[in-house]
Amino acid sequence: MADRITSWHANPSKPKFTPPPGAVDAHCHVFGPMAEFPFSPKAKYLPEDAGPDMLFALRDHLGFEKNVIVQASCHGTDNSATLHAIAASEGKARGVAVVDPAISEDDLAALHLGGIRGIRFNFLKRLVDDAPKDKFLEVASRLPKGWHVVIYFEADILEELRPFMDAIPVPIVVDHMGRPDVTQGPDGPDMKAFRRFLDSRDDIWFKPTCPDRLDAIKEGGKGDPWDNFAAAVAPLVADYPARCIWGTDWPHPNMQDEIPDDGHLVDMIPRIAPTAELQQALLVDNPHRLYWADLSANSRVTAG
Ligand SMILES: O=C(O)/C=C(\CC(=O)C(=O)O)C(=O)O
Repeated sequence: MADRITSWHANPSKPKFTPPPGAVDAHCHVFGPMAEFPFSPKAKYLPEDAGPDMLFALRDHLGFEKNVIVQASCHGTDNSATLHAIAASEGKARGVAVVDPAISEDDLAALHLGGIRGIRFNFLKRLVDDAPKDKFLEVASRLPKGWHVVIYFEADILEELRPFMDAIPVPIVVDHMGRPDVTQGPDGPDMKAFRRFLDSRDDIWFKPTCPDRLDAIKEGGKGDPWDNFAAAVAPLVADYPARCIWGTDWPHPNMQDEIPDDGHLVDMIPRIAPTAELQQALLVDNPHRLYWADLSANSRVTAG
């Protein structure tokens, strides 16, 4: 395995935008620390340590109150580092796990107790060796009450994944909107296909996140301040305000060649969610519905 990589900004700026009280950074990760939580032998990248202390310091610096920690592929299906970070957060973090689809009911219940509220299916070939759809559907059918599935895919396989995603029996949250080509603009084929998908069910959510990835110079985009991203994504947030959640994506796995300034990422929020109502939905109400719902109530998690 190659040298360990650093993909995050050493000194992120203070954002100009102030998130509302209760704001959640609903897409971020932890790496290790490796001495305590070794990376998977199948990991496709080997990062430097980016543990909970660093994540919570960034949370405070950016003006957020809570985190949703998504298990990164470099930790495989061993969720110990994510669970450790959630436990260290004193109730201010919940998580999304990656599991072996053969996981037992008892182990799923233990993840629930540890603050996990969903599982992630990753379809990016550069990150995982295989993504068995039949096994994913089987485990999705026996998740604890109130859980959802997070799916990470690229726009070119959206149609191919439709029969699989249509069969998922719980709410779906799509990472980074399924990585549309934002240089096509708000009415380009990728955004149109994604809107058709959103319109097919009322319980599909999305993350209007990662301008740094989707509008990267190395991908043919404009780079910071990511104007293509703002233009393509703002109409989507305006049209589906009850179905989106936002996150930094810190520590930005694999972005070492174009490391984003987290303060600038936060300053994208008012460009894609320009009103106080949209910001409240995106940053507070929506992530709380998904991750801090009262599951004792007789409720199913649906987008409004
Ligand atoms: O975390 C992200 O949002 C994106 C990633 C990394 C990742 O998903 C993982 O390692 O599991 C990527 O595109 O390299």
